[in-house]
Amino acid sequence: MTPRFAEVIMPLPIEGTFTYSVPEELSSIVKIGMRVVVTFGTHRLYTGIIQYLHLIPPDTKNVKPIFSLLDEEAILIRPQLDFWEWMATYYMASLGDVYVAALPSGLRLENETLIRRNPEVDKTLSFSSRESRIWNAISEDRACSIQELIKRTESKHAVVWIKSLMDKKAVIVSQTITDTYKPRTISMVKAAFNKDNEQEVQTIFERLKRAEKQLSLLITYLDLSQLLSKQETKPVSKQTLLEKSGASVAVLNGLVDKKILQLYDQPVSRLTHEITTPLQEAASLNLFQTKAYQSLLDEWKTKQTVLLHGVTSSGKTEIYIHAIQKVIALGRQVLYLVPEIALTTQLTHRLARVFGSKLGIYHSKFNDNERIEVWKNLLHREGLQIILGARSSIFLPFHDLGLVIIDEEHETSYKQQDSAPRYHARDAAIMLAHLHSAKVLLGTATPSIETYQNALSGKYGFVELKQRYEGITLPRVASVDLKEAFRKKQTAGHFSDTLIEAISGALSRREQVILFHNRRGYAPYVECPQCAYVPKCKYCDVSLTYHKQQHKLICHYCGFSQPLPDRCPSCGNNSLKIKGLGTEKIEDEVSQFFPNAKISRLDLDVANTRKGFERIITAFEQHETDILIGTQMVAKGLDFANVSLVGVLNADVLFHYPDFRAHERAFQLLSQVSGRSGRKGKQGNVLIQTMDPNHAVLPQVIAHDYISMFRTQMKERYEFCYPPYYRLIVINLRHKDENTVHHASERLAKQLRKLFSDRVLGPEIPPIGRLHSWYMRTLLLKIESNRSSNAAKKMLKETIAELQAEAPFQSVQINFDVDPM
Ligand SMILES: Nc1ncnc2c1ncn2[C@@H]1O[C@H](COP(=O)(O)OP(=O)(O)OP(=O)(O)O)[C@@H](O)[C@H]1O
Ligand SMILES: [Zn+2]
Repeated sequence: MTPRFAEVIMPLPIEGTFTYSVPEELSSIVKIGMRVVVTFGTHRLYTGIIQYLHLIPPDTKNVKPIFSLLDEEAILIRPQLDFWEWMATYYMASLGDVYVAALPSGLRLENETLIRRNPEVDKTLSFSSRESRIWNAISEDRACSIQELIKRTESKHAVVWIKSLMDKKAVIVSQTITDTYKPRTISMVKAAFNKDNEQEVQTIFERLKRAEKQLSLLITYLDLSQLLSKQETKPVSKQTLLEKSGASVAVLNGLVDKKILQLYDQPVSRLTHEITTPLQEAASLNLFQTKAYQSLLDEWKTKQTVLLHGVTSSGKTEIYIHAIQKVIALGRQVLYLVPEIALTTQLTHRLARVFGSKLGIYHSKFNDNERIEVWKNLLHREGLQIILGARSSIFLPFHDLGLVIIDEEHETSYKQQDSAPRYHARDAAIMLAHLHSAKVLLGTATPSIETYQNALSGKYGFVELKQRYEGITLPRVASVDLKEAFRKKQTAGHFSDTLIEAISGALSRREQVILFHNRRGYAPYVECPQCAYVPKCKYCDVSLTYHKQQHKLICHYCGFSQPLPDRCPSCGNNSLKIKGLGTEKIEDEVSQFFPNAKISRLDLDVANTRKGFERIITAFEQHETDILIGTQMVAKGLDFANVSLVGVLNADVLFHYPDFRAHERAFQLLSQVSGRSGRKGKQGNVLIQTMDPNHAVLPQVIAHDYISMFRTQMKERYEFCYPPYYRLIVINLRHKDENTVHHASERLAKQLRKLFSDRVLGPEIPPIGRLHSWYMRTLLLKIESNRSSNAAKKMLKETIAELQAEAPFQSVQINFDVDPM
């Protein structure tokens, strides 16, 4: 079939795909999954993606043609496009939203499409004056972006004339992967003389007689390269040569100038993580692990998805490794998801030891080039078989997934919160596995309520592992009553004497300590002691957080920052008081109490780069630091051998979270952070400071009693109509004018109640009622789990379309959060 039309996905938050005609000259090469340049709206150019090709003319008369193809081959494959469609439908987002979330930005340079002169342009062509203006604006030797051309010609309609130049084949539109993607190279050294010509070699040595340093460098080179021996010549990098010879760059350049040595660039892959040691066998499993592994394989015979509920440090990772080996031996692929980038550091080492270059890493702290390299490798099946990554790796071009591992499946950071599609990577990955007929392994010590329920009901397979690997008892957990400690004056700063003593004890035995507090910055807010004024963000309804190092007040929602004012802006009082507690302040206090201890901090502020994480984690691993202070980043999955004490500074922050999951999350977080203690050698200790020692979750954490937490929670969820009994959909409305959003939300609630009656809650002003200068309202829709949510979603969309057909509400922005966390 010669396709005549293409359905194109645009990188825009608009429903559906758009039909373009396929020009004749492209019809034989165009393929599904290729990127194309198309115009949309008033002459803007975009990079679209072909979802499918067909012969059916659309209803509209003027179908626009595809301008050009950006790829010689598809960059997306069928399972991905199916996955996109599922995601858009389920999470009530547009295909364009999914497209934007899925592709590394290097592959979607909308409006940065590059134009260059065609070097083979027909010299006899004549241009109109407008075309000439564009032509002249394009640099002779360099491609330039459409934005640049619009600026240079000062013409908004530049695109039209670019198009006519394209028709005349005077310019080329390009944006292939290789255009934006630059391979990494290293500088290599080779001989510039003929090694087989003895005479020539002789002369060179003569010439260098008085250039001692150059001679010695040349000899080092000959040695490293084995050039004059009978063996095969080895490649020598510039860096190695300089290191081994101790010579300076100037000496090397001298030899290059004399045309004795020569430099050249060699492309190298960014994917090879340094594998210094030879590959090792996977660790053999102990008795309990072997049993668990066997039941895992058994469960997979009948179930797609299996929950592995194994206590902290039971060796779940080792079981994953065995499962991975089995799958890759069949030639299939594995996706290993972790909730937090911090976790990839340790895991990369553990996995690379066994899997070497079959392992690829993928997450948002990798730059675009590195991500594109992983993408291409998978697309062309160039050798990667296992991807370890954060949530965005579900979008990679897998050809044949055999297994998806979701580590710490309970983690809420699997949920994409900020922008559409608001997907849950665990749930989406289960769907992805389904499309590939792959098995799924959900691993955790503290399952989410939903997952545990699915395991109990038989929807998922279920495997338990109750012993720590070395048979060490789970840590002793105790709570410390802060209120009482303050009353009895048994505190220093934010530390109870009990915690301080425990820390000194651990340090004196040369053991390490983790201190956990779920708030970064120095102090959550500052307040005027005279008038109680609290500085707030200009754009959001939140108080600003004080960061001491930068001496600034920062909004954790939009990043707005301002210097700490000298006096109260409201009453003029000449000091503002710092209130509450953040990780930075804890670090301050700890270093006062333990001046000899080496302390480091792991939170978003210090660890916002890949190297940042690695440095801090490795230093702690190697016991270069004694005390690690951190937010929830330290709570999950990290494996340190020498930690004997975990201190929780203030558990109340977790208890008073305004959310139906607060209790579940507090249990998970406290159990997880406790699990970092006493993993090797002997039983560890955990101290949890709280103002509320009678909180119901504490006895459950202390007794490591997951089941009782699960039971109390299920009862509450049932009573108050929450998941897993009900599915939730949050409808967010926002507008720059508060009145408009208020009326729109009231109106929508009324319409929806006609359809869903009391399953609709709200409208409400969310806890942060204004964000980035937008006023917000939310509605909540609860649907019984045993009912079709598809039908409900459809009705919901129709109702909203009706609302937005009314003039005053057209500009209200509405989005959805399906299964909010
Ligand atoms: N079979 C084994 N052979 C050798 N070492 C093992 C084995 N099983 C576990 N270990 C070691 O025990 C420690 C804990 O194992 P692992 O990190 O896999 O536990 P986990 O269950 O994933 O813990 P968490 O839930 O806390 O992340 C690790 O240092 C691991 O190397
Ligand atoms: Zn803000």
